[in-house]
Amino acid sequence: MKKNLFNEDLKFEINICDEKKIIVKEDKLIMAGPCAIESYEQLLETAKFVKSKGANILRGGAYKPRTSPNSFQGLKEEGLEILKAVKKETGLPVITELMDARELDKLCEVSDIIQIGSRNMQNFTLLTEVGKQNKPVMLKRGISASISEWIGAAEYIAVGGNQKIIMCERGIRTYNDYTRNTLDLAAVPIIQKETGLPIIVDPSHATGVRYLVKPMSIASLAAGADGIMVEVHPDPVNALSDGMQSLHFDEFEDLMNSIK
Ligand SMILES: O=C[C@H](O)[C@H](O)COP(=O)(O)O
Ligand SMILES: C=C(OP(=O)(O)O)C(=O)O
Repeated sequence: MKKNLFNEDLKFEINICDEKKIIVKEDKLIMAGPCAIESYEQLLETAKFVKSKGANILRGGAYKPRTSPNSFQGLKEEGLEILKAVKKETGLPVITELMDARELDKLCEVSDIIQIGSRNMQNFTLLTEVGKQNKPVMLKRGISASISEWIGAAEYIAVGGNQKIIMCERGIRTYNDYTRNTLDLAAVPIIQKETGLPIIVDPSHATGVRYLVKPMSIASLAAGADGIMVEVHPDPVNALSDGMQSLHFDEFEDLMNSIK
């Protein structure tokens, strides 16, 4: 018996600029792109490539939550402009992270899905604001969040009227020292059973290690995930963030071939 706000198998559409709509729950969501938007050329090259291999949503951070204030913080508004231009050029719908409610209007003009990152999973003010929008929200699991806390965060969005929520399992912190986080795959069927919400997996942040992204993507889809979010970069070694977990183009192609 569910003890939360969600009682149906939630299905909704994501508008694509110039192509067919994605029906969330029917189509597999393949979100791919760089961790951070670094330049128009970098994003366009990546977008064209991932689209040609079957990605249906482009990811890219304009506002970056970083552990250190000395790390690259994202191109911010300029990043949103680049995202808008690349979306127009490629026809791919886009997802980007909202870190501050003051950026909501600007971000909503461009982004087809609002990403709430793990660090803000329990930022209740932010959750309440996105709950007032008529736009899909992807809610990443907090770094140390229990499943109950994560569902509670989703309810904060839903009580405002927005039930277009995609959950994203991105690994949680444990004592394991071989991966950046520990991928909790049981969360996939649990979220589906308890909420009926779609759930995707981010194997890039869950592992932090490039060679683990493919096996964990396959495992996520085998566990029933509604999609994956994968970081891809034209030159991961020189990426301004998360290079170690970003796939080279040929690795993304190999991954897509293996999940077809
Ligand atoms: O995807 C992005 C995050 O901004 C990134 O993983 C943060 O990494 P950091 O905490 O090492 O800066
Ligand atoms: C910051 C990100 O991930 P997370 O919130 O899972 O750390 C991201 O996907 O850009």
